[in-house]
Amino acid sequence: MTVITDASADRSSASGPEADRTAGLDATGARTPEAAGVITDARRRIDELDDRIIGLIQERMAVSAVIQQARIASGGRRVNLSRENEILSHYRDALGKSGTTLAMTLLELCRGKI
Ligand SMILES: C=C(O[C@@H]1C=C(C(=O)O)C=C[C@H]1O)C(=O)O
Repeated sequence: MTVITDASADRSSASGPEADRTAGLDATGARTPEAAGVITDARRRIDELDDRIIGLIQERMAVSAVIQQARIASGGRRVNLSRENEILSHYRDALGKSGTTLAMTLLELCRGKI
């Protein structure tokens, strides 16, 4: 493993890209070229995953809108809390407490604030 060393890494008052460069850091925060390569590749995969997640959220919003419009057109209400509780439980069971928070954000994106 190649370790990037530079005495200037100890200058704690320096900041910014030039300071990072002289400290042997790049945009990944890695201290070695090997680690920088691993991080850059993994970040590319994360960017692709995020694009897919965003696309799925947009698809979810469109499907949810179909349901809401059909219910409202039939004389019903936009929101159905028992269904939302099922969804919150599903996310909590899969992802834990933060899953509930995520599901609440998804529901808000899909049906607005209540
Ligand atoms: C989509 C529906 O309507 C609303 C939106 C929901 C959602 O986006 O998951 C869930 C419940 C409702 O408040 C539904 O009843 O299934």
